[in-house]
Amino acid sequence: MTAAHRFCLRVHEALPSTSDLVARLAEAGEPDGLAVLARRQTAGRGTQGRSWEGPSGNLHITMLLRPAEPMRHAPQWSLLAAVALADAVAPMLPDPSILALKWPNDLLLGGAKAAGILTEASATPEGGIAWLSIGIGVNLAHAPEVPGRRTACLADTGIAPPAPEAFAEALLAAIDRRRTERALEGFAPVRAAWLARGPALDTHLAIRRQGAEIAGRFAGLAEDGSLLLASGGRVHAVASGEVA
Ligand SMILES: Nc1ncnc2c1ncn2[C@@H]1O[C@H](COP(=O)(O)OP(=O)(O)OP(=O)(O)O)[C@@H](O)[C@H]1O
Ligand SMILES: O=C(O)CCCC[C@@H]1SC[C@@H]2NC(=O)N[C@@H]21
Repeated sequence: MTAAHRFCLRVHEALPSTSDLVARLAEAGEPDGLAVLARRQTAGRGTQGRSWEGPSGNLHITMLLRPAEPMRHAPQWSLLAAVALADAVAPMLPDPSILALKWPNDLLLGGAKAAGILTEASATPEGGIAWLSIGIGVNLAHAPEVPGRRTACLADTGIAPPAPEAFAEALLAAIDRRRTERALEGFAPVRAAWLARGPALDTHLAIRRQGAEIAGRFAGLAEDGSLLLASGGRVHAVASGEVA
């Protein structure tokens, strides 16, 4: 059975980057609810200007959203996408306990990176969100080799990997459910679901941010989704950056 969602899915055989196409369409006025999937990406982009390998058999999808909210809420949407991704992946795994989330929005299987999320946004002159794009790459069939990094894919867990379009349907339905939940109950349920799959409290973490590194012990997520890091007798809220 196909789970229901309100996205309009467009499928391309190959694209340089689904996020590049969505950004162009967003600037041209495309409404909320578009999802672009490419079976193969030839110039996929990761966070921090990195590249993202996009072989056929993996999922490459970007959603366009236009929430009427201030720009400071954009990080909540990244965490919402990570939680929805975990909602979609966990039921497929023989052992869902190998799934973990790395702040802000990587998905790990057995500690190795299996999916990444690239959130991009454009602001209105008043500081609102004009558009928000959520690009998600999931290693379904293949775990590309990345020097110095451990990568994983769903097929590594012993399951027949889902076809990208079938997985996209489950993912879009999960995003829709989390979006509705947030509209009704606020950000708290997403925050709780992220914490349930995130690092254990007190884990030592180092966060890289604008070339500098802040280290401390994981103290949870703030109400807005910022990472809380305890060090030197104080708790610091880190709004952006990445875990080293
Ligand atoms: N399909 C893919 N699956 C997993 N990782 C990928 C994939 N394609 C590219 N990568 C690479 O994975 C790396 C990102 O992984 P991660 O965020 O865990 O690294 P990092 O620890 O932040 O990076 P760094 O190497 O700078 O320390 C990038 O180097 C990215 O290019
Ligand atoms: O660095 C990361 O962890 C984020 C990776 C995001 C990859 C996805 S694949 C679909 C979309 N299009 C892109 O060019 N990037 C994102």
